[in-house]
Amino acid sequence: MTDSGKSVVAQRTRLKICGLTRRTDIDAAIAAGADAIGFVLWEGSRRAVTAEQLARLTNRLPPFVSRVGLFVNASAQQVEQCLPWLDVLQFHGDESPLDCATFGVPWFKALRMKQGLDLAEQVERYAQANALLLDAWVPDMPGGTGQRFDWQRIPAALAPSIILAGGLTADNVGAAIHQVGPYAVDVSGGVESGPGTKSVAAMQAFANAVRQADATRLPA
Ligand SMILES: O=C(O)c1ccccc1NCC(=O)[C@H](O)[C@H](O)COP(=O)(O)O
Repeated sequence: MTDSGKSVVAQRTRLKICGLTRRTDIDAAIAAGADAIGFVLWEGSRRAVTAEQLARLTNRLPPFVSRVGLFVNASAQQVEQCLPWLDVLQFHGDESPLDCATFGVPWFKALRMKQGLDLAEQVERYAQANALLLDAWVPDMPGGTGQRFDWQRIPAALAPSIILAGGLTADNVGAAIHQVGPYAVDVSGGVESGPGTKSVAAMQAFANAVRQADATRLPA
């Protein structure tokens, strides 16, 4: 129950599978139950795709799956050329709230949980975001690190609105869901057989672990 006495209905945990580069992997991610699929539009990533590849990869996808474009300090032109094939924008660089909001589509900001980060200040700064993604901090790696951060650093009041990322796997995502209770979980490296190459079995195992965690967390 909230302070206002309103009951808070725990929501099922949404799932984003990120860093997709092949149509076969996309189809498998959707079949596994991904609510969102992520494409890295930053050429410094081993999972990078171009706008032209994004157009081909997202051609005639089934409905009800959000297409997320990931950017790191991209120019407005670089983002705009991808908009026809995206539903949500994810920013991993030094983008200001105005930079993020300027495109008029839903967006979320990645906050890398460096020691000493003033999380409350960042939450206030990006208050207009549709969500915040909390990720590990690794020098010179804006995302996709395969590293966890201490989930206990996430304030309980913030947890139901965040997307939890960083080093998640089928083996630890259940504990993450039970400990944090995030709105969504986001995975890239933990479901790969190689850089940018997803494992169908690993995606299925990860999605099953999310459902299993919810089954033991949510009211029947
Ligand atoms: O995945 C990347 O290579 C990447 C590169 C630059 C910016 C963001 C990137 N990924 C963002 C994501 O949303 C990842 O899914 C997230 O960082 C978690 O990655 P992982 O720890 O490998 O699960």
